[in-house]
Amino acid sequence: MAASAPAETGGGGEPRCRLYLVTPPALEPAAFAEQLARALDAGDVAAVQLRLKDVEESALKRAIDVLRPVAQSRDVAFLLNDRADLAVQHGCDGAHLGQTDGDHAKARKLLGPERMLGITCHASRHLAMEAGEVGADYVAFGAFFPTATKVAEHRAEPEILEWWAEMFELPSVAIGGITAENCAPLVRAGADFLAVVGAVWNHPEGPAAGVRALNDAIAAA
Ligand SMILES: Cc1ncc(COP(=O)(O)OP(=O)(O)O)c(N)n1
Ligand SMILES: Cc1ncsc1CCOP(=O)(O)O
Ligand SMILES: [Mg+2]
Repeated sequence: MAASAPAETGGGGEPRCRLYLVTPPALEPAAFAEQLARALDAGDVAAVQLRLKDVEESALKRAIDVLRPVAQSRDVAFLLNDRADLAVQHGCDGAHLGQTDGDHAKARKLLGPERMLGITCHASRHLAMEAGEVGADYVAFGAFFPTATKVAEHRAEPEILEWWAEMFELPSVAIGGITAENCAPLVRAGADFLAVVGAVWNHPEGPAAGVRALNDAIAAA
């Protein structure tokens, strides 16, 4: 996922783990665009996922059109949750699909080689290997911790990140209840990206402070 150079890197000059922001469950695009800009300007963020469930398609399209340039103008990848078709039609850098979000192979074709496909794999090695076979650009595991953002039916342990990193080159994303305080074991286990909602958007000192806290925690892990 493209983005500006992070402050801290692993031994080889490559960042060993980066932040992946997922939007809050409800937002007003114009007001949120300002919050998003402040968050992205606060530190290193590799990607933003627009995740709006249960909104009219017209509202979703408007949110894409308002928020996509905020991310892309900062060289941050902009992905759309659940909808590969709209991701293509509206110039997103990719789509994130769950296990019940349609045919992954069809989505891969639709997205083409230039756009990213991320796939939810819960806590399943089998689903992750299937995602790899279908051509996913990353596999997402979770939830690692209790989360107030989504009713998460699966619980993952850091060992799955370790196993994945040992076996495969394909990047992994960790998600679910991740905060600056609890993220270290996931970073050490080899997660390539930490996807967060609450830890940034509900940070008591605001989203910019949330990004800085996570950047610092990743660097210190
Ligand atoms: C990075 C990332 N990982 C997992 C999810 C969850 O996707 P899904 O299982 O389809 O659930 P919804 O987010 O659609 O409710 C995600 N969105 N992003
Ligand atoms: C979308 C999603 N998928 C699994 S947990 C989750 C929510 C993550 O949000 P938070 O970082 O607030 O726990
Ligand atoms: Mg989904």
